Amino acid sequence: MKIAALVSGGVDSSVVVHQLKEQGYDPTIFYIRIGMEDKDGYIDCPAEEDIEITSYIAKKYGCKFEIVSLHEEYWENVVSYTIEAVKRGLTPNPDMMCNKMIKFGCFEQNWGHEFDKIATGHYATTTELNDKTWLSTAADHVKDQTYFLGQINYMQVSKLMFPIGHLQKSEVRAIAAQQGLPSALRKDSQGICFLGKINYNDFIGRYLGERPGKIVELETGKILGKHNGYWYHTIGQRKGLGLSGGPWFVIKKDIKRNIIYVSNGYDPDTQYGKVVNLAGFSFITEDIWGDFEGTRDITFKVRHTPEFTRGKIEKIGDIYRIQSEEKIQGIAAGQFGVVYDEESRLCLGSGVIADETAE
Ligand SMILES: Nc1ncnc2c1ncn2[C@@H]1O[C@H](COP(=O)(O)OP(=O)(O)OP(=O)(O)O)[C@@H](O)[C@H]1O
Repeated sequence: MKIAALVSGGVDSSVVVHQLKEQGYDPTIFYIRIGMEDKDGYIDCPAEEDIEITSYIAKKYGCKFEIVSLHEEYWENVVSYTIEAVKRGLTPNPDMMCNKMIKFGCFEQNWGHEFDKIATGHYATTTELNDKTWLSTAADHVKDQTYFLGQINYMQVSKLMFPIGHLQKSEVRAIAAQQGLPSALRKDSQGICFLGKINYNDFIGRYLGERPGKIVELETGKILGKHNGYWYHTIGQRKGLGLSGGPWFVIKKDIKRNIIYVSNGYDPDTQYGKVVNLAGFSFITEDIWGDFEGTRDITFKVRHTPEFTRGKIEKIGDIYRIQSEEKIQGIAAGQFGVVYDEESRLCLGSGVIADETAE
């Protein structure tokens, strides 16, 4: 079997190579350049150290190694999506878009199609059920990364391999240490790769500039201060509002009037909700419900968290509506809602949290 292993130089994907070799495979290693260092030299993804480590891993295990570039594709698919979403007042998820469009999209079209499988260091597993492949959760429920994979399609999931998905993170680190891999002690990456070392606000500022507006207390309508543009603020955000007498939380944004609404207190009720409307829902493997009346029991996530929340899902026209059992904090339009079966074992699919304020 021909396997392409996507290796970033981090501990997880380094151990992927070890695991594959142990299983008797001879993967070709690919490092993808996806930072933005060629755009005016502004956004700098720290690629060189990663490449050095990946190259060391390739040598150690005697694997073919290719460095490929998807800079432009990354810009067109992920960065522009991020800027567009933020401009519309939404909360984007660049990492999910990167998996769907870059790692398993453009990579497949350019190089992956020559291989039988693509292996990554994601904490996830696949399950064969009813002659089909299903994305399923990792043995390490805290590290589980299926949330970030919730947008992939059937073609993609049936080609993927997650050689460390059945291990705990501590076991992965132990293997790396035992094998003397240089990545053993590296810190986990923090996502949003293209930002590299630059500050998120600088990045947004560069593309969207400033548009000063009011910060208003939701409950009283009192003007509390000024912000530099609604795109600098996200629902659920607590830090960086520059208001005294806090904590303050961003609860709502009025894009048309450029107003940020905030609530005060350590745990204001206004930051919670129980209903999540998902638009453009797509199933990864298959639509297991079809058109249905009433509700189905599920678990779900509205962001990458260790916990799965229980809820019921119903279909209302094109919208899938989740009624959560527990109140959930910071339901932000634009983020993805990822839906799992009742046991939080199979990842079924995802949709975008709808903007309730849009007309
Ligand atoms: N630049 C890259 N080139 C090739 N593959 C990559 C790259 N970045 C990430 N990947 C792949 O995607 C997986 C998940 O990426 P993520 O950014 O979540 O890294 P991570 O969880 O810190 O894993 P790692 O420790 O391998 O970096 C990685 O394990 C690797 O297989």
